[in-house]
Amino acid sequence: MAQFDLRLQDLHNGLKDKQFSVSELTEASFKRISETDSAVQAFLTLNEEGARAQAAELDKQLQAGGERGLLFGLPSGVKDNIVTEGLRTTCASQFLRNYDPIYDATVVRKLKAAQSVTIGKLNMDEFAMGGSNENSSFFATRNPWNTEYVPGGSSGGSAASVAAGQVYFSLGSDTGGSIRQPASYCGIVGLKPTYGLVSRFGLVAFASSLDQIGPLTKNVEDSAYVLQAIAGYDQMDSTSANVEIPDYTSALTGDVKGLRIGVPKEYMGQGVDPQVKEAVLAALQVYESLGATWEEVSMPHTEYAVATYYLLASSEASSNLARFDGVRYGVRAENPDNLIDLYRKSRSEGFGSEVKRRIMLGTYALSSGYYDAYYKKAQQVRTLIKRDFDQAFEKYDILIGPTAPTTAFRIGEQVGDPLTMYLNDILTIPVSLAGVPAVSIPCGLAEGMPVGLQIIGKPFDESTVLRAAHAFEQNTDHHKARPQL
Ligand SMILES: NC(=O)C[C@H](N)C(=O)O
Repeated sequence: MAQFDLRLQDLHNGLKDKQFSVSELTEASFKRISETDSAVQAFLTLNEEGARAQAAELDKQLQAGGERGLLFGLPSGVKDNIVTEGLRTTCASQFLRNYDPIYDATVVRKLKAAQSVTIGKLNMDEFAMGGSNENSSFFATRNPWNTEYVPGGSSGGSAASVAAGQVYFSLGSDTGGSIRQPASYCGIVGLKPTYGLVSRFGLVAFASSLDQIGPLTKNVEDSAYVLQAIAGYDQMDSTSANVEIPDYTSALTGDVKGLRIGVPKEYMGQGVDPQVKEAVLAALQVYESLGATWEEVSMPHTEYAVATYYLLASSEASSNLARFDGVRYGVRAENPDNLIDLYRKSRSEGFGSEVKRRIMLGTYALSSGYYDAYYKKAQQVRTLIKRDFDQAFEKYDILIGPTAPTTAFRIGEQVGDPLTMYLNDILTIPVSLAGVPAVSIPCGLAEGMPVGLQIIGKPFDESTVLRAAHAFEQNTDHHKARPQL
């Protein structure tokens, strides 16, 4: 997909100079999807009619020579837990297989305002619960680098579609790693913004104290542009932060001289694949050669993060998913004996096994006899984990480590073993619990599969995270590697 390999500015110039039209870009996206999606299976729903109408409208504006939005004409995909007016939104669940929302999420409104063309809705693990896309109740998305491998999750469709050149960029959501881990597995850039920077209004809630929407792109500059378009205060989201939004692209100076980098030793320890570690150490050398300094730091509560996350996220999920009762949304079970039976049957039929597992775990953790021992304790440990970050950021500007302990694994390899699957997020979950921003960028290949470098920043300091990521990209070629499809 040659055009989608262009830089955003070049695409904009190409449109302005009439080298191609928005409709042509849109058709190129659908063509690429028709060529590759039988192998990749990233899309759940295509917005063919809507996208073509949107493109025609934008072409008219182009002819008229009016102002162009930040993402003018760029084909994008949206994770299927972000609601789109009139466009099916299933969360990859049987429960919502016939759900057509009556409004757009704030981020979707913002994409439209920035004049991106919505190509379709992307596959994911059901209700964002999972790290491989195998928990989608429809089909498993495949990794474009090797279709025998998982793309990661839960935003696996979002990552795979960008890596496969089907769309120019996509949106995903990240609760415990769901943007960063699939970005790492698919060799692209995935940014989880600070909790509260991007509105969650219209994101189907999984764990409300953790969920954040962010961009998946092929390079850091695009990530900055998309973040610019979607960040900002929204009165429709009570957790939205009312902070000034900086100009993210102007932060991309290429200069990291004097930048102080902490490398959590717990992120480079047991269980981290030696080839992944090697790629991260090589990246640190690049930073050193650019005038940054790095040293080891200890984040002593890292080992409790996965347990803490599965108590808190599951507790919040058990509460959030109570709304799926067979009455208000989606599918309703047939021939119930009474109201309770309607709830029971609808939920039994509508949810997949991972979702049920988490609802049961969360409901247990919240039950009165166990609340103090589990939920409350987990909240206290969350504070300790957050404190690890606060302390590290007194001394360092950013933290760097791997995004995931390994590269992508084979489809089927871990489905039967939820605990192993949960451990894939061991390096992304602490960041989510602390609510700070982090990006995953490509930093090499191990046996032909991409390795992700995680760069973690201070709250609302996306600019430094992006600056550091961009500087690495400017001095290496890893982001230019493309899968053969
Ligand atoms: N949703 C996420 O951010 C990913 C994580 N693997 C989970 O299943 O909870």
